[in-house]
Amino acid sequence: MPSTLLAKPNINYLLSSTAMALCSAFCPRISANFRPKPFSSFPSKPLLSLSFKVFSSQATDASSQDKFSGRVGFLGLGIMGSPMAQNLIKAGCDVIVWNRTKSKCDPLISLGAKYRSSPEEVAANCDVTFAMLADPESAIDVACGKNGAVRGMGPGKGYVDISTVDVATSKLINEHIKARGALFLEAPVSGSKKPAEDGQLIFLTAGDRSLYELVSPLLDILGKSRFYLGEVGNGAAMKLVVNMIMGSMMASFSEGILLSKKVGLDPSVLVEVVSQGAISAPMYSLKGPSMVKSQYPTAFPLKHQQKDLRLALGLAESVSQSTPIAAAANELYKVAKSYGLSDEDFSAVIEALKAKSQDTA
Ligand SMILES: NC(=O)C1=CN([C@@H]2O[C@H](COP(=O)(O)OP(=O)(O)OC[C@H]3O[C@@H](n4cnc5c(N)ncnc54)[C@H](OP(=O)(O)O)[C@@H]3O)[C@@H](O)[C@H]2O)C=CC1
Ligand SMILES: O=CC(=O)O
Repeated sequence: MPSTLLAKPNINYLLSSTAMALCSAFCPRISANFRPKPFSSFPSKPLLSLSFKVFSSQATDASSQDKFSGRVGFLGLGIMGSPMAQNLIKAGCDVIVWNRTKSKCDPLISLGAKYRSSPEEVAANCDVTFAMLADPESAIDVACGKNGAVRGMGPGKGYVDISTVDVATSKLINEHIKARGALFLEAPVSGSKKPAEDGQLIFLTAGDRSLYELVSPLLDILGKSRFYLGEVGNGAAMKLVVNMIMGSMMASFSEGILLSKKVGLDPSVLVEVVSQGAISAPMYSLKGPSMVKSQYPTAFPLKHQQKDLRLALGLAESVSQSTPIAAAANELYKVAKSYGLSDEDFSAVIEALKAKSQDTA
């Protein structure tokens, strides 16, 4: 670990008094009325852990927590948003949810969340509102559209957009939030469904530093590390670069699996060999065995990976950076989408290559 990174021990205790102290740190103003919950209702993260949370050099511990009441809004309850909202509720936060498809709110309401019927109403009733939406269009619509969150914002409130969007979208939402006198933080995440469930996401934040510090205790419930990257747009750009690499890696891995099989090798052995060498990656070890069996249980939908490649190519274009590998990968994901694989996991991109081989056989 570079010396500029601070390692923060994740030390918790099973005693309810300490659990209460932890919750009061995360959700300050609700602590006055907070009664310790049974241990089983706290997050599934181990309470006494040998692991360390890593914070970037730019990070500071929350210094102005008492400015917010701890009422948290959550907009967008898809694959990622649902477990994230759930973890906030389980940590004792007072959460208000909204989702376009209302039925996805029901499990969270059962856990204690309140429901409001529009993003505007959520924002109006919360101090901090998180948004986890599919793409730039939905992020703009939910924030700036009719009954959008912006209309419920005002001085003393904060909006944290966790969706993966492009720089222009993030800046646009920032402008609308700022026009209401509120604070804005972009905070896209690296990490998929399981890290979201386990509170092990990596936050790539940028925007209002004071909001970053204020919501850091909440980010620490949801994630294992957080980076503060400066001005709005830097978080979006970092996320797109990371996902551009990821999309190309998956396309290349798919080619390797298929080539190994065609030359008579066992692709399962290839996955094992890769896992032991310098090119090993958790993604390959996690997805490889099911890809070999042509199974693609959705954690990160293929349509979102293609969206991220498209946006990353736009980012590269904006600075005249050549990205031929990512451009080729993007074409492959587009083919996969045309085969109806949009809602499968992005590892299903291998199916596009299988089909291409048949075309040329
Ligand atoms: N899944 C993953 O592994 C990761 C995803 N991400 C990013 O996080 C974001 C969310 O991903 P994920 O949860 O997987 O996606 P999902 O497709 O599961 O969820 C998308 C969410 O956006 C909502 N939505 C879509 N279109 C609209 C619209 N027009 N108006 C209002 N709401 C809308 C959906 O509502 P409804 O339920 O009504 O459809 C749903 O709540 C994306 O930007 C993705 O790229 C980032 C890291 C990992
Ligand atoms: O955006 C997807 C991820 O796994 O990170």
